[in-house]
Amino acid sequence: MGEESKKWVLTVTAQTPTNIAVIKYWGKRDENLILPINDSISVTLDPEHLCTTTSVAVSPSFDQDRMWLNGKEFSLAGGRYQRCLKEIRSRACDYVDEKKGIKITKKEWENLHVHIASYNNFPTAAGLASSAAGFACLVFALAKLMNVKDDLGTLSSIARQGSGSACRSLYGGFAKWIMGKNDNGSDSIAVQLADEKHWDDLVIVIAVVSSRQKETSSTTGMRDSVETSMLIQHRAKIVSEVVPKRIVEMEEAIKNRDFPSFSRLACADSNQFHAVCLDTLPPIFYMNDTSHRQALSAFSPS
Ligand SMILES: Nc1ncnc2c1ncn2[C@@H]1O[C@H](COP(=O)(O)OP(=O)(O)OP(=O)(O)O)[C@@H](O)[C@H]1O
Ligand SMILES: C[C@@](O)(CCOP(=O)(O)OP(=O)(O)O)CC(=O)O
Repeated sequence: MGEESKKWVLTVTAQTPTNIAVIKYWGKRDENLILPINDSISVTLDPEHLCTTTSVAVSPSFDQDRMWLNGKEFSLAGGRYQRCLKEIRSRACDYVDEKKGIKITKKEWENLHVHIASYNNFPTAAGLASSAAGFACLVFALAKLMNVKDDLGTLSSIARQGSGSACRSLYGGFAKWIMGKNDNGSDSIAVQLADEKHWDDLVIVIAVVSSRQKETSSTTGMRDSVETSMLIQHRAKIVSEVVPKRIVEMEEAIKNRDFPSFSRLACADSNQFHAVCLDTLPPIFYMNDTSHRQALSAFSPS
């Protein structure tokens, strides 16, 4: 390849908000494909608040895939990043920019390397779903760069393989991650329940009570819960009807903008998630004294 042809760089930037689960995902039935043991529902925040901004660039002069997270080089060696890159590359389509004289065939994408720079405007790995915004943004930006034509459902199943909760962040408004039944994960995708305009007087307040990195990551925590908690079995089992029933009720509450039912279900589900964490060996404590006080005051307004 001549030096001239090595000079071009193509860049795409995307911004993706984080999402807060109101019916929680906690527990996997397949760790590699990231397949959950129950459906979940979330609200996606407005992009101007908690969000990730990711730029992805491709150039023939790049000799390896590299990533920078919040300004520091970050290894892409982990299986989750490799799976997302592989899935997107396998769906890349021919790209032509006549003006710049750039032509990339489907086959050529396989041998081109990418550079990724990502920033979270909120604490990373602190319990505010940075992995959700991060992987959703990465997958969306890579798909745009590589001219992937698949729909958002397919992109959600790729983002899911980066971090489960990420599949829901590809949609604004309210999203549901359908757990699916297939062993290969093909039916484990997210769908939009209602768009961001549907309930525009619903205000979400995020109070950051600690920016410290969590002591137990979600991945490790939910693995321990699946292995040791009896309560998680009760929560997720179809026969127990705890989560399956709440999913139906929550969809109804969102559809009808029924705040009393919405808040009752979200609080009950969050409390049960924290109860599962306590029921795990070793126990996991995601709430601190401040968050306990906040939770109590929500139930006793002065
Ligand atoms: N912008 C980003 N781009 C790509 N990956 C990211 C980004 N931000 C975070 N991550 C990945 O997500 C990991 C943090 O995920 P983790 O689930 O532990 O925390 P969290 O998502 O912030 O909290 P929680 O899942 O409890 O809401 C980081 O270590 C990194 O691997
Ligand atoms: C409590 C949660 O926020 C857990 C999120 O877990 P992750 O999606 O971060 O876990 P991995 O799939 O292992 O990456 C609940 C939720 O978002 O539904």
